[in-house]
Amino acid sequence: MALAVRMRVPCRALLCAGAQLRGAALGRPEWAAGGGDGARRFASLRVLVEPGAEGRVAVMKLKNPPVNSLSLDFLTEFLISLEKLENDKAFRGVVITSDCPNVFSAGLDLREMYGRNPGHYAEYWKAVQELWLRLYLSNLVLVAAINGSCPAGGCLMALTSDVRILSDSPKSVIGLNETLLGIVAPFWFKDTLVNTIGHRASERALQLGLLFPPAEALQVGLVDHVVPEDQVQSMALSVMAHWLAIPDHARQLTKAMMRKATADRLIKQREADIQNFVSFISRDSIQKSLQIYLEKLKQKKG
Ligand SMILES: CCCCC/C=C\C/C=C\CCC/C=C/C(=O)SCCNC(=O)CCNC(=O)[C@H](O)C(C)(C)COP(=O)(O)OP(=O)(O)OC[C@H]1O[C@@H](n2cnc3c(N)ncnc32)[C@H](O)[C@@H]1OP(=O)(O)O
Repeated sequence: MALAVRMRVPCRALLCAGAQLRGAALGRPEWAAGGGDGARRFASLRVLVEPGAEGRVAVMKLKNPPVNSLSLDFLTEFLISLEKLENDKAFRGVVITSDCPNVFSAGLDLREMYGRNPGHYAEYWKAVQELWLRLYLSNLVLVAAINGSCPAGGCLMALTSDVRILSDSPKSVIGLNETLLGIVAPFWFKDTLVNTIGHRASERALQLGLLFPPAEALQVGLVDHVVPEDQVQSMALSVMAHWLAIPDHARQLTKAMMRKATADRLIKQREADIQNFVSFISRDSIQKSLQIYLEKLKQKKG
């Protein structure tokens, strides 16, 4: 039954090609024997996968220090790990969290979008699209345990999950802040936000590039729970148990029904979306904005 409802994104070639091309360099994740309850774990360089509760849940820990920026290599590694979990019938749910202190993910890696050539921008954007499609259409129950700052692409990742738990900390801000960088969230980022918090709240959040602190994120519906920092993972596992009480086939069909139209909008125009990104990001004015933003990040330290 699970096979019958498994959603397929018609773009597996990218992941496979990416895996083949990059696998050796990245240290391909390998399954290894785990706990006696049939749970398994595997390790890759920057995505730690550990068994969670009852061996049916995996915990994916993002470990790309210092801030889990989504570089091309990191994205590829994440996608390989996710594919393994999707294909392993032992797992029904995944908690996604961060192994970097105070940061869930700093979003897309600005160094992949600044000072590179059009071919690189196209390759990078394809991987970003793939990440979104894979997560958004995942058959697994996905719970984001957001234990730190979660801007832009980090927020997009969290938004693809079925449930979001945010740590109650001043550092844990979340939102699509692209306009603050002088760039624009693409339509599928926007659609994902609208599907979560509604049109008017999204319009305001996107135009102002709002990064919501925990109480406001909860109020607007961007996250489902705010808990003390040390309870984020336990809360995620407890919420997961609730979702796993629902028969997979019914939940998966319902998820597909809710999300397919949004995903199809991108699937139908992936190539045009890539060209749009390449021409936008290559503009001198946009490159200048990114340069200024990167300098500000550096100055903040000094
Ligand atoms: C109608 C027309 C439509 C056209 C649309 C078409 C196409 C769309 C075009 C573009 C869409 C792009 C979408 C982009 C999405 C993104 O995700 S952009 C990234 C946004 N991210 C951020 O704004 C976060 C920036 N980072 C921070 O705010 C902080 O780093 C922090 C996450 C709060 C953590 O703070 P802290 O712990 O203090 O760490 P530092 O700031 O000191 O940072 C440590 C080092 O990490 C570097 N860094 C930080 N973020 C990034 C990043 N996103 N990418 C790469 N590098 C990053 C930072 O510079 C430090 O580096 P050094 O140690 O100084 O070398």
